[in-house]
Amino acid sequence: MVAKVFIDGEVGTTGLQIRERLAGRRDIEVVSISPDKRKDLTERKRLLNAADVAILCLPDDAARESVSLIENEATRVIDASSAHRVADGWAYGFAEMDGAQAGAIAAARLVSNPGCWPQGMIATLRPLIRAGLVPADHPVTVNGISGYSGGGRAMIEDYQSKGEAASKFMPYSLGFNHKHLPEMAKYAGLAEAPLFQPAVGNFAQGMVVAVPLWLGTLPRVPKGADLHAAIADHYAGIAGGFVEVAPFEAVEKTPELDPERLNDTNRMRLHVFANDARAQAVLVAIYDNLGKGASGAAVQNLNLMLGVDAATSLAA
Ligand SMILES: NC(=O)C1=CN([C@@H]2O[C@H](COP(=O)(O)OP(=O)(O)OC[C@H]3O[C@@H](n4cnc5c(N)ncnc54)[C@H](OP(=O)(O)O)[C@@H]3O)[C@@H](O)[C@H]2O)C=CC1
Ligand SMILES: CC(=O)N[C@@H](CCC(=O)OP(=O)(O)O)C(=O)O
Repeated sequence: MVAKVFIDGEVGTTGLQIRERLAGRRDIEVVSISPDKRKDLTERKRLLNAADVAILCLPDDAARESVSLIENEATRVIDASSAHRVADGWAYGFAEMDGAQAGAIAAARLVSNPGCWPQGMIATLRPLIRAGLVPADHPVTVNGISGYSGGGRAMIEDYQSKGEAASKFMPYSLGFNHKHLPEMAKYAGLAEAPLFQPAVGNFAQGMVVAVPLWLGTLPRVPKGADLHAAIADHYAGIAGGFVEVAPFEAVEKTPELDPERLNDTNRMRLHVFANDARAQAVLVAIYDNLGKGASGAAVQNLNLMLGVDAATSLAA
């Protein structure tokens, strides 16, 4: 069977990349909206209801509107926006977060694609909380840097118009109320939202997310190797996943942590750095905000929902 896929918001940053990733797929027909009608409610409603899977690559309000337009109960939805990330009735589209999550996504009608920042934080911290190494009420800090495509078309145009004059490193969300906080707390398994302080850099795509930990404030004061073992064990148990764990090396020498390293892939690479004598560690995730952080994850989830085998989904 050829699945009909409609990407609402197909000319935006995320939508375009999904289209590119689906090009050449013979099991999928991407149904396009005519450019002059891409914000026309009647036409969007028609295409949403005619789709086997609708992928929403829209601002939050427009994504909510799309969902309200769907009357066909056979239409399944992947929402790339942050409108439904912690909503009841939606499966969270981070397939590697638990052994059962890929199955939950495969069976779901409504899937919320994860936020780009939350995925790296959840990927590193959740296994430690589940293993009891970090308590759920631990005060957590998250920081990192993202390419400017994370801000969508408007931020891309802004950075590209400034060129070399654009800020190389611009901290933001300094009111500490980023829209990702509820999602981070819920899926990492934290009782309270973390202190999240991101930055954007003058490069198009790719990101590094870091979670520093004072090991002396944790129960039983774990060693860096204990943190690494818990994270590595978790991902070793996830078949067909796209999250990999770098070997643990408690060394002074810093490896190359280039945010652009995994661009144009759906991979995420996790590192644990530690100095046991100082009882300090940092968990790091590297991935493409438009890959595993958005479009790659959306295609991975689409493959799961369509029951496409792991070999094909590896091309996500
Ligand atoms: N960029 C990223 O790294 C990530 C993005 N996301 C999320 O994915 C969603 C899309 O983001 P992104 O692709 O970056 O954003 P863009 O701004 O690049 O694209 C959004 C697209 O939606 C269109 N649009 C806006 N309103 C409507 C409407 N009412 N009906 C139809 N189309 C509409 C826009 O058109 P126009 O420009 O003409 O208004 C634009 O083409 C957002 O919710 C974002 O938060 C999630 C993870 C990462
Ligand atoms: C660099 C930048 O501005 N990034 C965006 C997040 C990217 C994104 O679109 O977030 P979602 O995954 O939740 O949709 C931000 O911090 O708001």
